[in-house]
Amino acid sequence: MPPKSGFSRTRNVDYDDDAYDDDDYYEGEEEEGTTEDDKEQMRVGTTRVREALGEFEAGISDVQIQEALWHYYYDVAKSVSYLKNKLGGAQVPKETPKKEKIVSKFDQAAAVAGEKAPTSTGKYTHAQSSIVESAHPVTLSLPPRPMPTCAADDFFWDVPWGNVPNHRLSLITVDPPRYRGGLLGGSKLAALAAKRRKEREDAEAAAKAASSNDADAAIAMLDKLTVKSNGSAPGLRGGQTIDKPARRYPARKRTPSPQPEAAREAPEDEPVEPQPAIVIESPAQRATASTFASTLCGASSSSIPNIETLLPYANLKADDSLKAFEAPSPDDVVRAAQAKSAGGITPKKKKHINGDELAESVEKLAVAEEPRVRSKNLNVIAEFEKSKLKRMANFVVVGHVDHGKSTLMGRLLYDLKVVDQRSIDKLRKEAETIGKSSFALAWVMDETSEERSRGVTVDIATNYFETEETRFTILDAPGHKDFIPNMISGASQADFPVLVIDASTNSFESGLKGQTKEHILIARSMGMQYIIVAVNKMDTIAWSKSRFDEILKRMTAFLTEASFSEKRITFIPLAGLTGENVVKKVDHPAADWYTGETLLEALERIDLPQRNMEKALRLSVADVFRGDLRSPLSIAGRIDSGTLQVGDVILALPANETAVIKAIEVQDQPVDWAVAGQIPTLHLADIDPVHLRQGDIICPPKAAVKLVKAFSSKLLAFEHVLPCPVEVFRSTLNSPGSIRTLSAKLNKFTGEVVKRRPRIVRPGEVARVVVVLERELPIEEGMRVVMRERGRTIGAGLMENVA
Ligand SMILES: Nc1nc2c(ncn2[C@@H]2O[C@H](COP(=O)(O)OP(=O)(O)OP(=O)(O)O)[C@@H](O)[C@H]2O)c(=O)[nH]1
Repeated sequence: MPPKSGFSRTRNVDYDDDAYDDDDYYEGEEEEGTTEDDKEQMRVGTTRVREALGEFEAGISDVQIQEALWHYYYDVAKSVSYLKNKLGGAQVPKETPKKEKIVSKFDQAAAVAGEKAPTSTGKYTHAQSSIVESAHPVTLSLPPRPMPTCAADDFFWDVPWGNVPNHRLSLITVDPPRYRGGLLGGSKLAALAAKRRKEREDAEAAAKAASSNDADAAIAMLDKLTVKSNGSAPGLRGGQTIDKPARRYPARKRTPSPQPEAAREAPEDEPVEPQPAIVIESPAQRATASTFASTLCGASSSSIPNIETLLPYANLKADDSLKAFEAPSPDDVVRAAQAKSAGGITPKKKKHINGDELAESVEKLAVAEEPRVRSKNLNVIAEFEKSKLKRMANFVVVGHVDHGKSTLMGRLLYDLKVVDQRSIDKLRKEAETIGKSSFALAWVMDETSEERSRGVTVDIATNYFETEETRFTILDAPGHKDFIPNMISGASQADFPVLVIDASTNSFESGLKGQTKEHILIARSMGMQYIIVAVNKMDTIAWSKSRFDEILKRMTAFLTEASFSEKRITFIPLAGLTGENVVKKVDHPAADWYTGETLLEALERIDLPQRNMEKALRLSVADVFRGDLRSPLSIAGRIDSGTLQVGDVILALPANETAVIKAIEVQDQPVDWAVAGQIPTLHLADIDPVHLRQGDIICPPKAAVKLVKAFSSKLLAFEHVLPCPVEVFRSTLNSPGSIRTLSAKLNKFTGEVVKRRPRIVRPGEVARVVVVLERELPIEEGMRVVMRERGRTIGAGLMENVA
């Protein structure tokens, strides 16, 4: 990593410095191939495999053995079996004489037994049982066996089961499946079920006997068939008609379902129903709620009898009386005893802390609030004048992708000794490793691993240098069209652009169709008036004057159309890669025709816009950082107007949240104040990071920028403009919106109305338009906006007033 000349604000990006070290490591390993250890293991393994292969060994080569060992990680056994199976069989097809299969003694015996009832199919059927009950004899299907050569009966004479008389032989039979009617869970459950069934039958019989008439019996029947309603609901009484149709299913309720028989008996103090009601019971299979469930579901105490006897803790009436942990726990008792025996030192008894005490102790724990940052109430403008600071210039490097922007800036910093030789050598080595040696200088600016591996700039990279008179801030913008919003962010902080154009054949032309023009328009729409055009890669066209002139002519035409004054445009032929005409004058015979200034000279000579220090503070946030503990939240951006100092309270828009400036840094140096034109980093306090975004405006709470949803603007058209939907950018802050009305066409130089209500505005023309936004944006008179339609910049606007 080259030593930084300043801070680099590539947001929240992790630098992947170790990536190359890793590459080196693997590279080294690859070159060496197998290690000494590997070689030794291979040698020993080969010998062992050969020994183990025995007769197969002859047809197998060392290479095959070693391949097997390598594959099986030197496992000799696996390698041997693999070689035998795969190679041994194929390579050593030794014809072994077919041996007579030796018939086992069991087979011989079985054959003898089967002799008594052989089947034609060779099946041996045990059919001679005299005690067969079942009609399911087991039939063993066996392959045909050779007939025994000896008498098995004789052979097995001494085996206890060998001389079983025939009438005692039996068959293995399989019982047909028979439903036993048992209960899952064993005989105990079955017995319990039987007992219950009997009780129920007895009860029914008793009820029947007790019932005096048929109606009661019918009601009893009905009881079992109907669904019980909630007890609290108006009861359905005998003789009453049911107005509403009964629910098909019981409604789900938080109240408990019917209580167990014992529990269902009404307590004494409850009024007894005058008449036996038609109690609609739940179906028999419905489980009664457990006491625990009843307690949870909030049943009235009356419906839960004897809860105190059922629950061990149920007799504890109120929370106040719960002193379950007041007595020492068994562990405490043991610990106390141990402590006593260890010298009578008892552990401190835990103090019971109630809520108030806890709150009090938490309050005591609270970290003392950081002392508020005090403002020194400096007269910043007077301080600035006293300081005799060098003039400050911020420039954005723009141009089509790969035209050489980063390389040119790398060269500038290198030639100015901002980056040392060692760092460049390191970058060159790293670039060579991934085959991008020509990008070494570009890597001075492109620091992220993504940018380096892809060879394109993604985000704005900031660096700075100073000459005798000026302190410069470089804002290197990405050239790729996908990163235009980042380019706009860079442009919003710049005083002027350095446009880089690749002079080589076809590149200039393709750049014109690409981002060269768009970048120019964006820079112009930001209010930039001066421009330096670096005609780059002149080495590739042998410093051709005619090519340079051609580019100069075409670009001048375009730039003046974009309303850059001709005398504020500077063209410089140069080569960023070789450094010719960057800091040092070109020393090439083919470039004799050029006697103008170098890039550095042009930078030093350029006129800078006037700084509005007297006006209210306006700072465009370009970056938001999360820093360390000391400064957890910081922002950076250019001060467009006004001043600021440590201790100032600022307002962030559009969030409309205030913050306090804890500390300020300008070009990495801590300072007490900053003025218009500088790009300070502000360390903030008293604001949540969610309220700050890139593109926000920072202003004093007392002179805040208004949030507007519609405004009238002077629009410089880059394309044909009609009333149409547009994306409105104020720096990187943007909102969808639309150009509602084309109010008038204006004279480009005097601003007089040329035509009212034009139907269309042509490229290069200026018109007054009314813009309506979908989201409010902080914009005020004099601020510049960029209007883009479907990815193309169609115009630049200067805000006139709120519509
Ligand atoms: N021959 C020659 N090649 C150059 C010169 N300047 C840049 N290049 C090459 O052009 C390629 C692109 O250079 P970069 O500096 O990455 O281009 P860029 O414009 O910064 O690219 P983005 O930031 O991605 O838009 C690299 O291979 C450079 O080596 C030059 O003066 N001469």
